[in-house]
Amino acid sequence: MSNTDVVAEVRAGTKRYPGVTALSDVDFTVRRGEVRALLGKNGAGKSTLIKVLSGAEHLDSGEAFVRGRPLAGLGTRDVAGLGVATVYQELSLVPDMTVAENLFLGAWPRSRGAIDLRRMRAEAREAMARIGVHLDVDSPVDSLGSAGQQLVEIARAVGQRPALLILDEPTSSLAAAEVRQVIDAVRHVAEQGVAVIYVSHRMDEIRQVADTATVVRDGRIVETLPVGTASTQEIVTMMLGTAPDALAPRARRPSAERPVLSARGLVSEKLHGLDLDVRPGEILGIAGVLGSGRTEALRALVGLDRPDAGEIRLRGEAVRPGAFAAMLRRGLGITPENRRRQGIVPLLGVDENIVISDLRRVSRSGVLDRRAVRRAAQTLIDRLAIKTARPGTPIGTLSGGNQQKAVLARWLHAGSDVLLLDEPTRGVDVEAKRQIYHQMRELADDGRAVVFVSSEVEELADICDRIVVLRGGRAVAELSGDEIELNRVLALAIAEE
Ligand SMILES: Nc1ncnc2c1ncn2[C@@H]1O[C@H](COP(=O)(O)OP(=O)(O)OP(=O)(O)O)[C@@H](O)[C@H]1O
Repeated sequence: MSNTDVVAEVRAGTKRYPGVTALSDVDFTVRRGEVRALLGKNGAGKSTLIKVLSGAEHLDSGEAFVRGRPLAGLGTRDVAGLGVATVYQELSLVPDMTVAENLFLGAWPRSRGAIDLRRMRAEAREAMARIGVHLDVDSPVDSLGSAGQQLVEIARAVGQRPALLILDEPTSSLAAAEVRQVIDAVRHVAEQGVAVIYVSHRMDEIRQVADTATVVRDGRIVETLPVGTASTQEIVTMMLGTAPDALAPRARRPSAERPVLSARGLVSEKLHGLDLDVRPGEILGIAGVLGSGRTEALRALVGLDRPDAGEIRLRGEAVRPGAFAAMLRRGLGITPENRRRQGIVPLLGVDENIVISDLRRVSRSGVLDRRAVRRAAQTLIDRLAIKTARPGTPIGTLSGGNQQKAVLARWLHAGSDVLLLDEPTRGVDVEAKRQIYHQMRELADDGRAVVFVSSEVEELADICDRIVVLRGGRAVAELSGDEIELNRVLALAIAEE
């Protein structure tokens, strides 16, 4: 391949943040039509590399180029002008605007000065079709769920006709069928000669979508190789620097305890008569395809949403629907699906984000005890191996996976005895995933109830004691112990009504 095929390049790139070297003497090249996977643990430097190539960060030393132009001194707009389109992990759509409005945000098609709605909708349908997806372009994106929203983000980026398309974990919240759509779209885009950089923690998906993979560890490039030439085990070992630990704990028998939390006949826009029992001492998995009501079930259970009908009982007592704060006081903890929007306070320290769930534990006579805060936080930082320069580092500067672990640490600090985890391993690397699974198991062994919502059926099948499958806003099947089998759960989740 000739050098004219090189779309983006970093030469001897180094980038430091206070206390960490995020990129260290990195050489990186990506060419036309190539889909390059970027692999590495949480905090390895993947996002930093992406930010450098999109103009959001600048190297301390070394050089970065896009289509031969040095990026020094250029901002994100200039770099976008050179043909780089980036879809970040955290979505950037305007929730109550429609798909069409979001696709052309700020650049709506106009006729004689006025926004031309007809043209906008027609162009929106065309843009979605370009990535092979059919969505109602008049729906507010808020109503789409994370998969639909992710596809809108991708369509918007592809609509800029980029030379380099950067996707930061585009599928981390999607179920298998939707992942397929994204993969097909990306392959299609690459065939038009676009270079793609694709960050993901899912190895099976990398194998389907990528031609080559670059493994990053501690800010350095370990290796770049064709994906077909190494086994998953070999790649994971490169990522970790050592062979991975033993597998996650296996499923056990279901708990025979009386339910600590139960729902009967919940009805809302997405729930159609949901019954559910959560028992102490078990990990209960909630499986279901996109739109099955997974997230809505969880939100209703903890009181974040108020269902139109139905009953929720906590330790046998009926609770007022929608009373989120009261539920938290009574021992519930939740890690939300969208941690940016609902989970963290970006400017506060990691320590403060952790202890915020129960300040009494770290106060004396009603006054916050700084040393107790540090101590309590440090214990959990160590236990979950959260990678942060200091306990007081603003949590917003941590890598995505480490933020996720800190949200879990918060509920461990609060001593919550019913934990509802919505996609807790989203964006989390293999090692951190295992740590989270082990924590969940410890919590269950400790007599607490853990509810685990995930779009990755594999992980549910691996670690849950019981799995409830949702379809169309109802629990349609329940499996426990030996009945839990990957293919069975998948089949139940996708069965036709
Ligand atoms: N703005 C910032 N200020 C301080 N430190 C930062 C900042 N951004 C990133 N870092 C640090 O740089 C290192 C690399 O982070 P980066 O976000 O590139 O990791 P990553 O590989 O993308 O991880 P993940 O898979 O968790 O998203 C981490 O130690 C992170 O805490």
